[in-house]
Amino acid sequence: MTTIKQIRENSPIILNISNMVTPQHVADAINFIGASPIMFDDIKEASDLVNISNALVINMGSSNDADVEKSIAAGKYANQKGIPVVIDPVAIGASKLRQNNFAKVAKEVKFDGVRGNAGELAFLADIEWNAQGIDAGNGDGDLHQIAETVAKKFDCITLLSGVTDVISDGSKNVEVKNGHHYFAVNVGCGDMLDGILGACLAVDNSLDSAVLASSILSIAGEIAGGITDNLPYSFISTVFNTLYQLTDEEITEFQKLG
Ligand SMILES: Nc1ncnc2c1ncn2[C@@H]1O[C@H](COP(=O)(O)OP(=O)(O)O)[C@@H](O)[C@H]1O
Ligand SMILES: Cc1ncsc1CCOP(=O)(O)O
Ligand SMILES: [Mg+2]
Repeated sequence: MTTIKQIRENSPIILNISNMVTPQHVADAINFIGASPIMFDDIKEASDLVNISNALVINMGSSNDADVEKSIAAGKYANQKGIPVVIDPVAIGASKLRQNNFAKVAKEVKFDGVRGNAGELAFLADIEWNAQGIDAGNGDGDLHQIAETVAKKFDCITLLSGVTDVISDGSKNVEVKNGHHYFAVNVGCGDMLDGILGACLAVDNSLDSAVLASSILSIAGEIAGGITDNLPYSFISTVFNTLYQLTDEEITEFQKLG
């Protein structure tokens, strides 16, 4: 069983190809749980940076041609080195460009983890859903079927986030029922989860580690929600403080699996 203590002991380096909106949130989330984030812009660095890293996280939230090239270069080095690659197909249903960019990366790079909300993963699963830009939107598709289909399609672990997170390796599904409604109000929480997933898979590339990633953020939110003034901006700063202090004992105490 992977633990947050292992993350702090190993302090894995998580290499990120970020979107233009949330890199600070992502770097903080990774650092506050005890891993070590690094972001980069220039493709010429890809090989050196993969060489020092323990996982690669690709967020496609504002992806352009240069990002796609960078993602393919870093992703191929990561595959060769054998470190986990996590991808987030942010708002993939919203434009043809996002769909083409994702397809270009998926053609060249093997993913270990795909992390997205129900709208994004339903698109990849080819299941009907009304996504709402970067947000999950509404649909009546079966979340287990969506997570499972994407896991099988890319032969990877999927982490479908929402009120309940569903984690799947294509044959086994686990639900994490923790969380807080203010996650949905703050922009960047899904991206933070991408980084946390990278850190957990870096320690151990397994379904259990993805369940830990989901639990870490959802439980930090549940604890934070209990100790703030019940306003969304203070909630998110308390989430960061809680991530810094979160223990495996608290995870065991709060975790609601299904
Ligand atoms: N309404 C909600 N209630 C509880 N937890 C939520 C809710 N919405 C999102 N979360 C949590 O917020 C985090 C980010 O997920 P999500 O908002 O689905 O990602 P994204 O920002 O990519 O849409 C996850 O840990 C998820 O469990
Ligand atoms: C607003 C926005 N636009 C492009 S990426 C992005 C951030 C998405 O972050 P998250 O999906 O984690 O809320
Ligand atoms: Mg998102």
